[in-house]
Amino acid sequence: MWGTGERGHRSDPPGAALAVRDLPPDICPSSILASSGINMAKRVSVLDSHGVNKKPSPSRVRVSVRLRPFMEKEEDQACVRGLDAQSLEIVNYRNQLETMQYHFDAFYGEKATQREIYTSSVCPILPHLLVGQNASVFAYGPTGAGKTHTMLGNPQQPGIIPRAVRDLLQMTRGKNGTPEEENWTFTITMSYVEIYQEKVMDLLEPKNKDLPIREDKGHNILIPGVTQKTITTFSDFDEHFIPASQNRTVASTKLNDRSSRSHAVLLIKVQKNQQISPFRQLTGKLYLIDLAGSEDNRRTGNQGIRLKESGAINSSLFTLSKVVDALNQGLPRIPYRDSKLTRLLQDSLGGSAHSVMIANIAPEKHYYFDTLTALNFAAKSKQVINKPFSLETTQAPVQPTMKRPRDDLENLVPSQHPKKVKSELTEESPTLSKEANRKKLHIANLDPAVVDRLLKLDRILSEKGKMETQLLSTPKRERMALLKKWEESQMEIERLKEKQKELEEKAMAAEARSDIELSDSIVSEGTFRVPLRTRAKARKVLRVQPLQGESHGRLAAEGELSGTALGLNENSIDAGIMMMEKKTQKVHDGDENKPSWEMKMRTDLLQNGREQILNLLNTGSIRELKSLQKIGDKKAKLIVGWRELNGPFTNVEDLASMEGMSTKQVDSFLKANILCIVAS
Ligand SMILES: Nc1ncnc2c1ncn2[C@@H]1O[C@H](COP(=O)(O)OP(=O)(O)OP(=O)(O)O)[C@@H](O)[C@H]1O
Repeated sequence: MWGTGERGHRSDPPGAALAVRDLPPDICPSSILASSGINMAKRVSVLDSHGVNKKPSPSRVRVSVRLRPFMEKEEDQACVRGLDAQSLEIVNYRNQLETMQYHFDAFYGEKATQREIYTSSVCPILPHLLVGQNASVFAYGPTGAGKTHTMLGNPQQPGIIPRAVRDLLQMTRGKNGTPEEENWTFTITMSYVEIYQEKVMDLLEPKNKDLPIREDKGHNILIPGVTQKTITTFSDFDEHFIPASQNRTVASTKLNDRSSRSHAVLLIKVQKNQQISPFRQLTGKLYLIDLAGSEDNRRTGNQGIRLKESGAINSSLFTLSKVVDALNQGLPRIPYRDSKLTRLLQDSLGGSAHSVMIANIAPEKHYYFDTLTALNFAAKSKQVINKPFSLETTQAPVQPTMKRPRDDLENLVPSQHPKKVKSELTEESPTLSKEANRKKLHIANLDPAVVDRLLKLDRILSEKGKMETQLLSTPKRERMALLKKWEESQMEIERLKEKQKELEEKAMAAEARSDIELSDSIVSEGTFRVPLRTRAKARKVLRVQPLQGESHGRLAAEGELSGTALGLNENSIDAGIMMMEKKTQKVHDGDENKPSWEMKMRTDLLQNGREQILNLLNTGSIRELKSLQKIGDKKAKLIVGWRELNGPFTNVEDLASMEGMSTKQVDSFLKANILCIVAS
């Protein structure tokens, strides 16, 4: 056994205050550290310790080991010591003349500072979040070895969590100003859960107990119903995180005064939205995980509830080790689902994340076997290969969308499924003119607003019974015919625009004339009353709305496709204007919050539709829910999960409190379904 370096000290309870604001910013290296190293322990003679093989491997779990300072008096009884910045050795308990050497991506000795660990092991993975990739950092090790200290720290020595959050906030703030990020905005949200006795508890909202863990089609792991808080400053984070940390289950054991009795998982989501077409959206998730410590209950003296907790902790850590083994052996079945912890870590281990594991170990002799187990586990984890990818979707633009039933506009957007869109939309048609083919070839690059219009047209045609099939899933000939019609309607829109311009000019001329008359009347009557009233009247005629948007969509939806067929002339445009004015009037009567499409509907139809939808939401099976517009397998499952957790929906708008459903999406869901009910 060896002597130690400096003596450690017990510090303030973690989470008391994070005080990271006052620190100088950390310097994040620009790229991930060079990869290296063999994975398993190498048995060497104490007299003959050599270097180790180096083999580069791009996306594996990066493993660092941190040795905490001595906390107890037996300073001369250390069983482990560092060799260099990446290696350490531990006494071989079978033969005191031998040591076992381990090599990792980084080794931090007793004197290593929180800052050092953060800047070299964690900072390099943060930039991946800004390009829609996932990352995770987890602290592993026996109880009392310093996991919470590493992840959370204390006000004097803040750990990885406060430093990473502060830097992410700073990185996204800085980015908005740079020319290449000019048209992007960033949103950062946080969720914080603990896994206590195989139950996922929401630390931000303790009444959310035993939340489900789900996987979406893209293999992203989600916790439906978990609280998400948007944070824009570090104070926002503090405000949510500190009380939530106090909700975490800790208890005093023989080995640690404040032992974590659960795995704590902080999720920071970085969402990057493009403000201009094609409205790309990138989402990167950062998991910061403080695992509960493995416990040898002969030493902890745990009994009763502590023993039960310890059983759950050890069993989930055992599953974690089975998962790592299965990944390393390339087994077809990886037992992620055998524990909540591994299920949650699924996209961090062997999944899509850039992962960093910090194995915390203690130097004291009586930790020997715990240390050995932790080192062997850490060495195994180093062989796990992750496959990082960017999660990118495209948002529909601000206009309300009318999607084709059972289809998702996202699936039509080139950036997400370029191959699919290409094969669907770019075939040459011998039956169309070169010009039409040229236009058609460009559909893959169309603005989502145009795709939206195509879908509207699609719906109008199918509603009118002019065709059986629909635009974006039809055989080639029908598609060509539809595209031709679409082009014709585009030309008609152009003609109508011209007409509109003419009308505006006429109206302006009329207003100019009336202005002259008005000034005459001011002079003659000596009062402003009459002229003001007259002016208001003249303005009314001037409120001509762009035909391409609201009025055209509405008039077309009322049954006519082309401009000629619409029979639009000056009078009908005037009639349209009058109708719009009526509508404006209605808005002023107190319906400001209603979306415009609702105001166009009869109240009884609307009410009836809402009731039907609500009923299905509250009683429908997954299959029945999937019959709703815009509800696929994933959303149907989320709805069932939400129901189980929160009871029945009180109104359709409650859907917005589900993971992945914005108010805008709920509105569009409601609209699609009500229109469908009305049409049926
Ligand atoms: N590097 C360090 N420097 C100074 N003190 C440390 C260090 N690492 C840990 N400690 C102290 O050791 C004690 C135990 O650490 P900590 O609570 O972080 O362990 P843990 O691994 O999280 O334990 P558990 O699994 O039981 O929760 C704490 O008082 C902590 O402040």
